[in-house]
Amino acid sequence: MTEIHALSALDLADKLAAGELTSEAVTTHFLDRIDALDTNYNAFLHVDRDGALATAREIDERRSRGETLHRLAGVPIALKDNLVVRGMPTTCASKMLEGWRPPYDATVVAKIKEAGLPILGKTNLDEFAMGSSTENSAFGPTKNPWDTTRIPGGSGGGSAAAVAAGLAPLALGSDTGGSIRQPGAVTGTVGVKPTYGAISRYGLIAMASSLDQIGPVTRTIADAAALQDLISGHDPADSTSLPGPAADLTASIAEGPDLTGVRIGVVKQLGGEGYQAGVLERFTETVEALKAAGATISEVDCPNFDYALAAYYLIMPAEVSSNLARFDGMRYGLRVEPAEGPVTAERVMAASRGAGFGDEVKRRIILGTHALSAGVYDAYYGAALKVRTLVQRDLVAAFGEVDVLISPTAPTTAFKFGEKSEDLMSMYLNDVATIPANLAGIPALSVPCGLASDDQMPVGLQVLAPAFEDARMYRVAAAIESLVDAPVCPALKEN
Ligand SMILES: NC(=O)C[C@H](N)C(=O)O
Repeated sequence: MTEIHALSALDLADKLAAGELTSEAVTTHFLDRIDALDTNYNAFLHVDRDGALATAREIDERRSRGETLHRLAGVPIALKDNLVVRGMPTTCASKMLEGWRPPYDATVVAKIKEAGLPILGKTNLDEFAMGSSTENSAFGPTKNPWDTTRIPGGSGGGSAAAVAAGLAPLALGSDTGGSIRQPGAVTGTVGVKPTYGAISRYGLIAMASSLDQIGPVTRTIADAAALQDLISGHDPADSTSLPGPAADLTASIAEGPDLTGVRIGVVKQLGGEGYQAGVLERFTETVEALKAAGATISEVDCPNFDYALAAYYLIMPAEVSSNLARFDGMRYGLRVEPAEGPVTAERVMAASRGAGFGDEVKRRIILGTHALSAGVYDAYYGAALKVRTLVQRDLVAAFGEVDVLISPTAPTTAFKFGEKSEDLMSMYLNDVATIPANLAGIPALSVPCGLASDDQMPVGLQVLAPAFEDARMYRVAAAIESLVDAPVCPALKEN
């Protein structure tokens, strides 16, 4: 039999349903694997052996009593450490929240508990989800299981590395500017940012609320669809949650991967200069395969995408500066009193924030505070909002011509540690292809499309669809998955 950790989540689910495996055995397998291998990767910040095994045993017992369970019941999952789980440490990879145990569950967590998925633990990220390499974690970087001298992407590098290395069959991430898709691309996993509002953000520690979205990290498109089906749906606790029932994504991909007559647009602005040759080669080859499979391919112009990154680096920090104001050393999290002088609220706040936040978080708070200040507000934040509208209009026009858009997910494969940490612009540019979807609120995902010819590291292909058309995006991605030889991470073969 294929090793448990190399099976997809749905294969595991089928074996649990058929009585070939117990959740206790599966969960123990993953926990033991984390114990044995995660010293190499640092994908997990917290492992909840007792909690995960308690859920697993409960599910096994309920199954043995003949109860009807959720399809994914008993299949373990890992959660990015910016999702709150009642009583479980939640740090956002920041010293600011070290030791904090939330008093409530995020809506997605409540759904996961209700469905009976054992929660293995919390995964590493760039501090407060700010970064593209997981190098900004206060608890050390996560390493890419394909090559531990390289980054696993970010901010959700921990979830992506855990799934790539078979330390968890499923994980959740959050995507503000690419934090699910870019780690997916560079670790050879599937990463999905659903339509804004499709998944409740209640209990996701906010980075930039108009951009943040929770989504699945998996090794197959079908697993991602099943997980998105589980966590989506209206939630009155999130004012931006979409009304009405969510589409059944699992059913929509079951129709089969047929590309005949599907109009696919290649975004002109996302490719070419600044993109690694080995990435472009793999992307172009996949486009040819799509054409051969019956899709109509055309180039689509999205001229305002050229300004998306600049707009993001005003809108996102502006929202960050507001959202992170709650970490004031008074209410929860780290409290540092000034070494000398009076202990006033302002001085405690300054000392706590100075000690608790890392450089990148401070940089963004300062940038955002400036962008929102009187005198420059219109020139910076106001202008960025206008660009956001123009990006949305580009997409409306594009989706008038084609059904989906595609691009490389990231301009490069996983880079080496330290390679971009001194050159912020090149770090930020790694999100150049993923940011437009967040600005527009549309769904986008990354599906593996092979290894780059120049460094043999995984390449991701991004599929973008109109808002609310997550099902269409999944159908096309399932077709791409069936055309491409999925790269298997060597770490997955390790026992
Ligand atoms: N949360 C994200 O999507 C992170 C993105 N790479 C950023 O640094 O803003």
